[in-house]
Amino acid sequence: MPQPSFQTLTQACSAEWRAYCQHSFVQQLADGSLPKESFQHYLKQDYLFLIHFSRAWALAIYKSRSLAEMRAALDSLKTIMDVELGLHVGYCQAWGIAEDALETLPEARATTAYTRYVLDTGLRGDLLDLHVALAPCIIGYGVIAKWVEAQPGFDASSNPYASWAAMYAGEDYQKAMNAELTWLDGRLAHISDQRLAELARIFAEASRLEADFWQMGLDLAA
Ligand SMILES: Cc1ncc(C[n+]2csc(CCO)c2C)c(N)n1
Repeated sequence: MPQPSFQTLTQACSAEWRAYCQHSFVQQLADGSLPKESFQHYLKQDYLFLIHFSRAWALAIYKSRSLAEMRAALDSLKTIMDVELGLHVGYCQAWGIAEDALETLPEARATTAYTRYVLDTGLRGDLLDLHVALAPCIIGYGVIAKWVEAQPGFDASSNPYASWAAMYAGEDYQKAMNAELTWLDGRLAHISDQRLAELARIFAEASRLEADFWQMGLDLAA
């Protein structure tokens, strides 16, 4: 058998991975038919998601076994808190969502489920468990944005969600995603079959919870 890699995880969980990456939210986003209210609901919950995502990177510092790993996790934490959260607030404003509405937002169940699953997986496991729980988020969005832009029904000049896809399909994000892929491939290369099975379960569960996050947007679910 070849060495396990990130691709081994997507192959082991191909149904969950595809259900997430090609969810009807994503398909409607690609052809521009996604209701604006669904996208706004998603954006609001994504603000809460990003806060817990920051906590997950803080946990990654704690779970690190070397200074180099601690510094890498700190860099990710600082990027999310100092850059991405601010950009998200600005993006929400452009979609008519005021900052004070974000601060008093009730957390939807799908947001709670996904973010706490990631944090619990990191708490009970090691740094690799935590990264695998975060992989559908970090790698999935890069894959999804490229998929969206490649759809025959996608028209960047008229699609209201084109800027969302451009952000994750752009060079900066694709570079960050590839760095995470390289990190994961390095860690996965030498693990046992039993460890691979454990990690595949985590990857499948996190992908399923990401798909539920899209569904929450479509359903405007609380
Ligand atoms: C539900 C949900 N899942 C994934 C992302 C994507 N994402 C969140 S933070 C970040 C940067 C990684 O360093 C990326 C790609 C999202 N926004 N919302």
